[in-house]
Amino acid sequence: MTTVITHTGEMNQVHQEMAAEKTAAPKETCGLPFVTAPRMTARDVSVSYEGGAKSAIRNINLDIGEKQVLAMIGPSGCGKSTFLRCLNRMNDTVPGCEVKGEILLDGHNIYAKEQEIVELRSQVGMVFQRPNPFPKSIYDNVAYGPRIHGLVDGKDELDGVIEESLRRAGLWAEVADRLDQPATGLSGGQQQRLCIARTIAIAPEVILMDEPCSALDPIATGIIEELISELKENFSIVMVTHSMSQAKRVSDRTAYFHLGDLVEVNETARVFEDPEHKLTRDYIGGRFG
Ligand SMILES: Nc1ncnc2c1ncn2[C@@H]1O[C@H](COP(=O)(O)OP(=O)(O)OP(=O)(O)O)[C@@H](O)[C@H]1O
Repeated sequence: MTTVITHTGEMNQVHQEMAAEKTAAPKETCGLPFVTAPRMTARDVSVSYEGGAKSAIRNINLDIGEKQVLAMIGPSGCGKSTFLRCLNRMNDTVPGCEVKGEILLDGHNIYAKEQEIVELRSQVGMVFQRPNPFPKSIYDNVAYGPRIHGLVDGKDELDGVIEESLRRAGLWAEVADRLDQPATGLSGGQQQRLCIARTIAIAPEVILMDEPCSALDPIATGIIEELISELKENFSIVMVTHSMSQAKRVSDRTAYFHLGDLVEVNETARVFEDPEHKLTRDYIGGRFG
């Protein structure tokens, strides 16, 4: 009797281990995590919260290509936003958050002691999930960055930067005659484009976007997606999205995260049409998430 129970227990364990092996994240990320001439590189990046008690992402190795859109997808809580926030040191402000590993921007370590945070944020801009315009005029929202970073010399130059930024964000025609009006009077989609204009006004190299369309209706979403495709002509973009169709439409590369591991990254078409890892296949096939 005892033998049978033990044997059954052993068989169960073997089956569990086999099942775990099939679904476990690979020791190395599948696909092509590295690109030639990357703008940013992440090597062995691990992040924990609560003073190390809670691991959020483990040993992430990933390149951000120049003038490309990288989409990060995966089930809720898998660490997409945590990784995104590492790229401009937003996690520095979270008490008990520890970031390990190395992240380089144009070959410079952004976690080096001498790195100025204000300078980094001007090189790596961020657009948040919910449009967050300042309670100021449309003009002053866009003028804020160039003013504090001392990027412009005089009113004429500032006016030029503001018009150019609003044009590139596809908003100029809608707001040109009311630049002195409060930004909070704009629609949600317009506010998000204003936040994008505010970000590009400081001429960053990389733009991080954390689910930039999740608070928008389908029409505003379409406008922002078109804008992202245009912006990549000048910027590198890293975007977290819960929408696989959005990742397919706008990104060049897609990274799939699962429970803190970067399981697979590759050209977007490859990830969606012929993923290497079972976890990626299951997620894009809608089997979990
Ligand atoms: N400030 C924090 N303190 C403690 N734990 C955190 C904190 N922020 C995130 N976490 C945890 O880290 C893990 C990764 O979270 P993260 O927000 O990066 O995931 P995500 O993939 O972006 O999720 P979602 O798609 O739901 O936004 C989760 O377990 C989350 O609970």
